[in-house]
Amino acid sequence: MSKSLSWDDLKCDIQPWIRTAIDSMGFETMTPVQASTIPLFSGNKDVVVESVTGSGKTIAFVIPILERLIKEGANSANFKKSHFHSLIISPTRELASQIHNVIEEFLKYYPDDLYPIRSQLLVGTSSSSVRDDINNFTDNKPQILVGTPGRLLDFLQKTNVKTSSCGAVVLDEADKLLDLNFHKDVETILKMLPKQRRTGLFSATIESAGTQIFKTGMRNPVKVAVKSHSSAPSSLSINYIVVSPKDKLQLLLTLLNNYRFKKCIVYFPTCISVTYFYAFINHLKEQGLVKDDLKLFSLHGKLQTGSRMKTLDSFTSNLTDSVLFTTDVAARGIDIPDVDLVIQLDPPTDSDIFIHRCGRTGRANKIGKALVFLNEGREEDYVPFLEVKNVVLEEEVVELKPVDNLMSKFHEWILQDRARFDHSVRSYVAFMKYYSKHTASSIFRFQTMDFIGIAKFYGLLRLPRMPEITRYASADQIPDEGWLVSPPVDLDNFAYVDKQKEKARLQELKDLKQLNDKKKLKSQLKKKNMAWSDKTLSKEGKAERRAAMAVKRKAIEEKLLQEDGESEGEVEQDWKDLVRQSKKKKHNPVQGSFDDL
Ligand SMILES: Nc1ncnc2c1ncn2[C@@H]1O[C@H](COP(=O)(O)OP(=O)(O)OP(=O)(O)O)[C@@H](O)[C@H]1O
Repeated sequence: MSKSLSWDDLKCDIQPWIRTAIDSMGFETMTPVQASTIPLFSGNKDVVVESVTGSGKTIAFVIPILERLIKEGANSANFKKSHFHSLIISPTRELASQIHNVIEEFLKYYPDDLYPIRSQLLVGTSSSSVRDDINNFTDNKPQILVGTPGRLLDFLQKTNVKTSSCGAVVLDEADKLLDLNFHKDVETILKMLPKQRRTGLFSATIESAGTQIFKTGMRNPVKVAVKSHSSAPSSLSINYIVVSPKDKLQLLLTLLNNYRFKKCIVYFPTCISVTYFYAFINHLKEQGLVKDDLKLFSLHGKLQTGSRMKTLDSFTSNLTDSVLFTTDVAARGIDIPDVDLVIQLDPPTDSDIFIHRCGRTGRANKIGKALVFLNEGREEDYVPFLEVKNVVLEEEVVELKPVDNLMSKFHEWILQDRARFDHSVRSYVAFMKYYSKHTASSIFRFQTMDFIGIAKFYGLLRLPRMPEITRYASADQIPDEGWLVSPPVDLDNFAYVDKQKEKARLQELKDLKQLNDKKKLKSQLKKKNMAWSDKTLSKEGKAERRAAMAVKRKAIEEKLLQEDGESEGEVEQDWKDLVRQSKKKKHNPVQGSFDDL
């Protein structure tokens, strides 16, 4: 018989005001993860909790935090000055803010006549400094701190903050917090806390944290794994659509215009691609080519915190159909109850993120649908790959309802402002970098990517001059001088709308023209990426390089002979190894020559 999920049957007592809060929020029954975790974490146990997305993990740690705080007397006037009781760490500002809001929601039901319980949000923003945080902390005396690792660390290292009374710490999205990006800060924070504290780790994909979880200082933790046969909730259906890369934009527009949804999240691979496509699709909307009542939002990690929070709030509260264009900054934890469609233009570089992205819909037993586009060719292998991870995808066939002359509309729009041309190239190059980072590299093979099809999806006018393209795309695919439009664009007369930028560009152009020295011209062209290729210069360059290599080789050979007195054959072997190694290094796809994401 299945365990009762009535709150009355919870295996521990909870404060009456917390029960009132639960009832007022309309949570009629517990979710399985709450039923299992609340008694353990409110008691004396450390917990490692894994349960599918949208299954109510937040409340499964918020209630125990509040219970412990009261039990340990942190809600009393005697609680020591400059101390706090609980710490909740989250990987993103949005998620930290969301958790803080949940705590605040509970605290609305806390009796007024008792010593107040307060929580403080600690995330990096341009509008408030760590000093401001310290002032708030000193003035308001919060017992609960919620924040992101970097800001929390800065805060906790200040002498005005005492960590020795901390009784509980939660790592939400723990596998993320223990990965390479965060683990140093997180471990430093954990080391600052008393050993006697309770620790809770929560995630839908905690297994990925592996042995890292032992570095969190837990004592005999209890593992709570609430999993069905699938790694995704049963209310969520996940489908894939096989598409040729050049048709991806048409497919996205077909879905946005014809699919029924209330709120949709579209995941793009990089920040720059969010900015770029958000601008273009808004332009199409102005032209009447995207549903009129559809409201578009954009959110990524390079925007200021204030604007990120505002966007998320507006998207959440918007009453008409809406779409959020975003990156993985909004992949984990974000809880927007009305999201009923998630679209991934490309699978994420890590399959755990796939589960988190899909999990923005189909939450708390609501029906949701997640769609992922797979480039035709070898990406279909992602389906059986995910099956091994208990994620089952069904194919969906969507008939394109093409926007007429979309490509020429795209190009016309880009040609209105050179800044858009820059964005198109940067988005494309950033995508290359992204693609080369796929952990499932046998499926997402950089070498076999459809470089031209993807360039068309990004609306490129001309292929950027990248060694990776010449190396991996077959020569007959690459159009003359890399141009994807005919006739080619006169780049010298392609202006920025921004007056300052244009002035600077014209000046640069003038300076460039004045450079008569061949060598200077050559390096300048390389840097500016002005020409697809300058065959004469490159031939000469090659000959020069070959001569220089011959001299170098001779010098190395002579040196090795002198030093070791070895036979010529062995020296030649050494030399060949050196060359092989350097070739190997050169052939690593996508090296650091790209703009950062
Ligand atoms: N007992 C409950 N009954 C009904 N709804 C609930 C209950 N507990 C939580 N919820 C709702 O379920 C939704 C998802 O909860 P929450 O964000 O905590 O999920 P999660 O497990 O942390 O998901 P993720 O892994 O994506 O972070 C929220 O909107 C929350 O209000």
